[in-house]
Amino acid sequence: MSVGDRNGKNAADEVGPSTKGSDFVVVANRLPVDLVTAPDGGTRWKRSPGGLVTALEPILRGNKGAWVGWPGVADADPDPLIEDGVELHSVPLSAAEVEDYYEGFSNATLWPLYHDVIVKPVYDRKWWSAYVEVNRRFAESAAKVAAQGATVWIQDYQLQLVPKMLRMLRPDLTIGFFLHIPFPPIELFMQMPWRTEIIEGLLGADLIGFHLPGGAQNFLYLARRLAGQPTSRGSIGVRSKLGVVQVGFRSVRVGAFPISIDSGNLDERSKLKSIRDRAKQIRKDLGNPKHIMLGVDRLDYTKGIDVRLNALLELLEEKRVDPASVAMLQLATPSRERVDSYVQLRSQVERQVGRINGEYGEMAHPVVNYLHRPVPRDELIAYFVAADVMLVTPFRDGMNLVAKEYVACRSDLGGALVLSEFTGAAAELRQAYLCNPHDLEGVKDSIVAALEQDRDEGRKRMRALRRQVLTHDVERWAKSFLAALSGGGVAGSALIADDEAETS
Ligand SMILES: O=P(O)(O)OC[C@H]1O[C@H](O[C@H]2O[C@H](CO)[C@@H](O)[C@H](O)[C@H]2O)[C@H](O)[C@@H](O)[C@@H]1O
Ligand SMILES: Nc1ccn([C@@H]2O[C@H](COP(=O)(O)OP(=O)(O)O)[C@@H](O)[C@H]2O)c(=O)n1
Repeated sequence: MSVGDRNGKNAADEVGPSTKGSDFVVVANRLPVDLVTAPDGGTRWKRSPGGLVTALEPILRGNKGAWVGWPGVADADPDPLIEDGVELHSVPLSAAEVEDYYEGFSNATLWPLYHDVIVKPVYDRKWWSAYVEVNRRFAESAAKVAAQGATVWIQDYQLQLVPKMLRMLRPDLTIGFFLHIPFPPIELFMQMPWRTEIIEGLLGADLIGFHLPGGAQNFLYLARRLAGQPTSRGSIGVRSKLGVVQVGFRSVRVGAFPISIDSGNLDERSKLKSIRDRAKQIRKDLGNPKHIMLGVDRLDYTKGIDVRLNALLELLEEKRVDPASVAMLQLATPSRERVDSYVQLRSQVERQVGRINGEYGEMAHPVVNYLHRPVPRDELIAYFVAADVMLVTPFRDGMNLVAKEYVACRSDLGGALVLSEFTGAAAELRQAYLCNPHDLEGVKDSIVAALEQDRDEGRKRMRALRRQVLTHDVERWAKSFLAALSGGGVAGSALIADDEAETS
């Protein structure tokens, strides 16, 4: 999706959206582009942050469908517009809704609850009401945009009530839902005061997708226990064996579809001379250190940025790492900046960076180079190409596309990936230097192992990682989900009800 400097209203005037409706509709909290206000007061569109947009962008481009989402700022209601053949339909949110539905229920209740309660979720009844109301608005908008018998693919935790609401408005539609973040352990999900409403909301879909079989399995259990529906027995496979929940006459299928990236495209771009030259320049600008370490994240407490900085500090203190031989680059895209826990995290990370540089940096050569701003795509690829060690240390992450992007950019078979076991990506990237982010000594050992890896060992690992990432790209993810949604896939075995399940 191109993200030029075009003004939203002008772009909308170029071509009107189709009147008969779209056959393929994505519904996500955000549009793939955010409306931003330029210093001259005009507006322009800018690519939205995060992995969801990275993943869906190539699919929508290929399908010429429609995308329903929030334009990213309060009270903005731009006309529909067409970008790269994709119709973009805005769902406006008022300032109060941004506070209660997006910052509140989505990102201070659901986000921490689904990420292992790393910070304490807030259960606020006003936020829940806003969540219900905004989900209803998304459902109504999707119902208007979708053609008769269309396929509608709803994305993520912000919109878990939309499947049921949309089915009530438009029973003719085929409805898929995909959760991009982890689905939590049963004991944690049970904290949610509106747990039954959420499970029932999701059960409005024909297919519910998760990254990992574990999340799908948790959901099946809760569908039995909270919604009282019989479900299939037996394990769920990766793209291979679906579970079933029987909701009246409807069979709702449940499966695991690990998301990925446009790996071929990244592989190609990373080989461009301009990118290679830029990577060399980055190394030079950093003072030609022996090792460049890289972190690339939204500034989010789930990502474990603090863990890797703590690990680095201790390694420097223990003289296991020489400050003259390493440079760390930490990109931290601003995210959810008005939510308390994000405000606190920013202070904490910036304190840690200051401490490391204060104690171990030299004039004009800090140990940690920290950028709190988005970075252009090609610049990011050059960082991946330049980095000797990529640090991905989340406490919990649905997938983590950054880990896959790094691997896709290393056609030279150089570099090493330090990867938290608590990311979805770790289930596939087994040849990374896996670590437990709660075990600081373990993280330190993994970093040292990656820094000191033997060249041949590194090439062997990177070759295996690349085989996985290049053969399992985002197109495969989308195709496998959409094939299952349109009726493919292997169903689980006999259905069981809750009381049987407890004893089986
Ligand atoms: O829209 P924001 O509040 O700015 O947040 C950005 C996105 O973050 C999350 O991304 C997740 O999706 C990735 C792709 O599946 C996955 O790799 C990652 O582990 C998840 O954290 C969120 O799920 C999106 O809805 C947000 O748009
Ligand atoms: N400074 C940054 C950080 C991340 N990103 C991109 O944002 C996406 C992050 O996806 P992810 O799955 O790792 O994590 P979330 O931010 O979606 O939780 C990746 O495609 C990154 O390349 C970026 O473009 N610039």
